[in-house]
Amino acid sequence: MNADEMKKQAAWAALEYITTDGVVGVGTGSTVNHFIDALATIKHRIEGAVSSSNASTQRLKDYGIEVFDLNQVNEVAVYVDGADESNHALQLIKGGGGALTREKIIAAVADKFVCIADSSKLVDVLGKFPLPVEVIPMSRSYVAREIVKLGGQPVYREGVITDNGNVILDVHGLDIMEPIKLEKTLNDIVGVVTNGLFAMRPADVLLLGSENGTQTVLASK
Ligand SMILES: O=C[C@H](O)[C@H](O)[C@H](O)COP(=O)(O)O
Repeated sequence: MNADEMKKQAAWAALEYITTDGVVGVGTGSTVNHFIDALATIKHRIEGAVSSSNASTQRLKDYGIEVFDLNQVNEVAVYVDGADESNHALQLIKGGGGALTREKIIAAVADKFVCIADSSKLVDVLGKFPLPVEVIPMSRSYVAREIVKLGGQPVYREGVITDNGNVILDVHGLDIMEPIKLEKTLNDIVGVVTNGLFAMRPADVLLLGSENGTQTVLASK
């Protein structure tokens, strides 16, 4: 079974968590694309979706699923999204696809965050995957210098503009032994919009597609 088949398996398993008829939070990426395909099969019993990217919005609309502005919505019972890495506390690195800021906003609003991924994404310590940081374009060099002071090696993701009109620095080599502390430290640099560490708001459940079926992982402290 290849990674995409494992992603698909996890994505379809997430349907089980769509138990209300309200608005579903929808993330971004190749795993979420499978989830949107799955969600389309039950679209008659949900009110619609809120989306973390223009790409997901388009895919949802192509299926005829209504996409709401988050400001029009009072409650998001469940948010389903992928990840680039997860540790066993379900703290994540996200943003490989550049959608981290909107993803973090919907994750903050949602009652339950269901993360879907293939089994390669579960790691003991976060940080092999370079940490994406979304920055206001004019602050790029300043933020990069500040990140170097923290011990990271920022690499400008050339040619990428986020849905919010910003740019991304992918940070290699950071020590992520204390994810919450690092998430706050990076957010404190002027010019940073947000960073791809989801440690203050980790996932509530991780559905991992694997050779042996989908495993449900709950956070270990
Ligand atoms: O910005 C992108 C998101 O954080 C994705 O959820 C993450 O990169 C995982 O993507 P994929 O499902 O394609 O592996």
